[in-house]
Amino acid sequence: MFASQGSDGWQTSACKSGIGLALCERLLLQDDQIRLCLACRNMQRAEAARSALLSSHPSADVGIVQADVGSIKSVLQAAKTLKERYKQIDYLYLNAGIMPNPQINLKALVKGLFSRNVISMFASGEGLLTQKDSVTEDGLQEVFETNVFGHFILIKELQTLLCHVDNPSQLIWTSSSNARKSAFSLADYQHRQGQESYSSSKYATDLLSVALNRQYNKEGLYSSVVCPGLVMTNLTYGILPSFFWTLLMPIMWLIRVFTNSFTISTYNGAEALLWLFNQKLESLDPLAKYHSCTSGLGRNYVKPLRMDLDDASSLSFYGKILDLEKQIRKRFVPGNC
Ligand SMILES: NC(=O)C1=CN([C@@H]2O[C@H](COP(=O)(O)OP(=O)(O)OC[C@H]3O[C@@H](n4cnc5c(N)ncnc54)[C@H](OP(=O)(O)O)[C@@H]3O)[C@@H](O)[C@H]2O)C=CC1
Ligand SMILES: CC(C)CCC[C@@H](C)[C@H]1CC[C@H]2C3=C(CC[C@]12C)[C@@]1(C)CCC(=O)[C@@H](C)[C@@H]1CC3
Repeated sequence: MFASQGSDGWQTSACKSGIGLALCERLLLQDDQIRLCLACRNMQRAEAARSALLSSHPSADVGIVQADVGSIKSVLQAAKTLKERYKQIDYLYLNAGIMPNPQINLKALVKGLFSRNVISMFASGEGLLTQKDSVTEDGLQEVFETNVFGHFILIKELQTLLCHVDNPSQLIWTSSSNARKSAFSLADYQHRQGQESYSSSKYATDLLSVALNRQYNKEGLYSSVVCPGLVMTNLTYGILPSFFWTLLMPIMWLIRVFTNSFTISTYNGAEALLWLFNQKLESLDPLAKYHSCTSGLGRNYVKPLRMDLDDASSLSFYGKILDLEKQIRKRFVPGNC
């Protein structure tokens, strides 16, 4: 999902369910004069989300655009449409993300329950999940293309709408506390080999955000990463069926007392995304991940935590992703590299 503010008003682009939709609702609750644009792969669902937002905020300006971040062709087309439609984008929320075929490692879960790291295990899901990734029509790993590279190409395509020194814009990546250095390898940054493509892609997001700040702050573009916490959405219903999560709810409320990262509802999960919208860009820490948290008593707040990365590795990854961009552009825009 994407968000921005246009020179002729606020403009946001988001998705049709989950944390993205909750963010749109919260943004409109705060200011229904904001201009939103929802970028979604499925136009029927986009229309449904737009109708839902307009039913509670009839005077809102909510646009939609077709964009599948798992397809370079679709991203290029979406960027073209957006450039025809808007003069400036102020907030771009990069929300779309997938975790295909997740499997729970029950052995690690049981072992973790009796370890000293039980709280951090629940907060990050570290070592508890594996995924089965696939290759897209573009020849890229699906999780990498959807969670990272498709967004990156969109940013590059929208550079003229995003980079304004006098009126800076913001990129907001939906990362995760599941992002893990040990799941990521520079030599295999698409994660072709392993079974933790989600962790790897979210770590790649963190690296990329740091590099984008180094690259674009002087041009008036700032990048931040958030973790919405554990939220009940289609993504988590892919891990366990919704009725199972409902049965687990009393245990989850109990765990929330200890971690504050079980935000559970999409409203709570959107806390850090909304908070970032209201901050002065220059005051943000490029090396922090902003976590949505909910206390045992249900109070929402935002906790910035330093990310487990450094400038050198973020720049090395940036170099790799620029090389990949060149290769892809050669294929999609012959004569342009
Ligand atoms: N739920 C959680 O506990 C957590 C979620 N996150 C992250 O939050 C983000 C939102 O996820 P969440 O709301 O939970 O899950 P949902 O599955 O509800 O939302 C994911 C959104 O991404 C969209 N999407 C997926 N693939 C593509 C694509 N190829 N092109 C365009 N849009 C796409 C989906 O669209 P469609 O409706 O068409 O499928 C959907 O709107 C993700 O990046 C996720 O990794 C991070 C930490 C925790
Ligand atoms: C709550 C229970 C009694 C048992 C549930 C066990 C696991 C299925 C969950 C425990 C921590 C969860 C978790 C995630 C998925 C489900 C768990 C592993 C995420 C990895 C989901 C996606 C994210 O981005 C992370 C922020 C989540 C971290 C916690």
